[in-house]
Amino acid sequence: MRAVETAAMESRQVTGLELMERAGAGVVKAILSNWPEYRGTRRSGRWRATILCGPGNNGGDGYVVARLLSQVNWEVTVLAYGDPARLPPDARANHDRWRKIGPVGRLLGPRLLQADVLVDALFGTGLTRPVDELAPVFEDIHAALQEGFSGPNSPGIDRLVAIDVPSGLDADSGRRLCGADEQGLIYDLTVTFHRRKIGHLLADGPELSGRLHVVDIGLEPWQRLADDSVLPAGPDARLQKRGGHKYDHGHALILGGGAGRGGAARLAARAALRSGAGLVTLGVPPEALPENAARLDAVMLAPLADAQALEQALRDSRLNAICLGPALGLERARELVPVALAAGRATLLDADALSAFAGLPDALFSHLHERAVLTPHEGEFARLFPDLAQRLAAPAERGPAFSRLDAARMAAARAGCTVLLKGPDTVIATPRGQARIAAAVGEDAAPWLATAGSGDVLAGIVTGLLARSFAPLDAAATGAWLHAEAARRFGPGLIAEDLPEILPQVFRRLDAEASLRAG
Ligand SMILES: NC(=O)C1=CN([C@@H]2O[C@H](COP(=O)(O)OP(=O)(O)OC[C@H]3O[C@@H](n4cnc5c(N)ncnc54)[C@H](O)[C@@H]3O)[C@@H](O)[C@H]2O)[C@@H](O)CC1
Ligand SMILES: [K+]
Repeated sequence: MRAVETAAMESRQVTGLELMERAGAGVVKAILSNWPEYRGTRRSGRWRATILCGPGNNGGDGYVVARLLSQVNWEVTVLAYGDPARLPPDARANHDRWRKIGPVGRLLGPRLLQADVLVDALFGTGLTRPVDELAPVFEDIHAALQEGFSGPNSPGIDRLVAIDVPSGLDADSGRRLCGADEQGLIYDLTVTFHRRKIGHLLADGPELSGRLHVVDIGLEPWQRLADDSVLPAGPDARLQKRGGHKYDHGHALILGGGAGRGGAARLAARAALRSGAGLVTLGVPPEALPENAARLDAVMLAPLADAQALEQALRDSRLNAICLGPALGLERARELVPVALAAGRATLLDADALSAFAGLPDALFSHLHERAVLTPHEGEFARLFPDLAQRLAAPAERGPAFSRLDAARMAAARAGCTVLLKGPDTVIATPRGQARIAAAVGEDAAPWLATAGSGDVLAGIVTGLLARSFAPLDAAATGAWLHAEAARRFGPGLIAEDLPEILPQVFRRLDAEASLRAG
């Protein structure tokens, strides 16, 4: 974002002051469109806003909001944190324009928070360290929100709006900076500019920010000059099938474990098939054949006793994607993973295939290659990358704080393959530092995904896409999106078995949207 702004300003086609004006206007528009009642007149008195303005350009946006709200007849109170004389130039200019309209009070010291809307313009992307001094302010905001605001003579606040990010949240990691004082506060609305920041999607960001509104401030022409290596995961046009033989869509091999514990691998296999792999074979120890034969139709079944049998099976070069992990068993995983990786095919490792190497990650890393994908949840991640997990768990003391994205990138570099770190804020990274965020948060939340077997289905979907020749990063990112989209489509009551069965609906909708676009 900063690189995009700099590129825009260096082009001299737009000034920082213009961007700030668009940002402030966007905030006002978002407030008025979110709560249409503010467009009409108040039953008693005028609508009232209190704007808390900080020492940088976030504060500058706040002064613009103050001016624009007062122009539509709001009663506006401005409270500043820091010395306005030391504001950066654009923010200073907007402070000075506001001063011709109204006074600027001091935020520290006695204050009465009394407003329909409180706008937090204290800190945005520039926050680098906690602001302990502001603790009592956030306590007051919390109390005032509990109170609500019922009219000119009552104290309290009705709604809390953040400009760009809730102050105290690190925009790069989504983590509250240690000692950040807004604990317990949840914003009603956060208005950000150009694109969502990483901090809106990861860790504490989604919950704290509340509803997120993105305002276009005209930076798109300069976007390509920015670091574009982090993209949101989403649908991919290649998900649609356009003819071809079943072998043109790949053959996935899912390896399962012993008798009586086959459910996870069967879920993965069905998900791989539903994701469009041409063929899927489940390879299980001979003693598990009867159980699986009774439960499978379109998924093929093969006896696969040991490393030798796997080596033999992989002589068939049409088997182009392998999935190991779901209910594989730790012993079997330790035996089969090196053989599978030695074949050099697209290979996904999940669950037991990761836990089998707890405490001896190098034994795994030495076999990994660029066509492999690891899909750990946080526990599995900690078993393979204990130091990175510790850094994630440590309190965030400074911004930019160590984020899930940093952790995934470092893990991918160390492992030499794509790493997908699961969670509501799934992140995916490659050894070269490319990254995707598949955040099922805020309006895209999929809370019913927190159910047994849902990770096995994800492993199957990604394996299916690998079989369809998606590159590891694309398979992981598109797979994570498909998985969450299926859950959103199904809604409440979802269990893992439902996920593969709802995929056809997701594909049908993508087809329909593509036809619409094609006219
Ligand atoms: N740069 C641009 O072109 C635009 C910036 N905009 C706004 O500008 C914001 C970023 O502005 P700034 O970079 O000035 O940063 P902020 O306004 O977020 O922070 C202000 C300054 O406070 C200092 N600071 C950091 N932590 C502190 C602490 N704990 N205690 C005291 N001071 C601390 C930093 O040095 C920083 O420069 C964005 O979030 C956005 O709201 C918008 O106006 C859109 C355009
Ligand atoms: K803010």
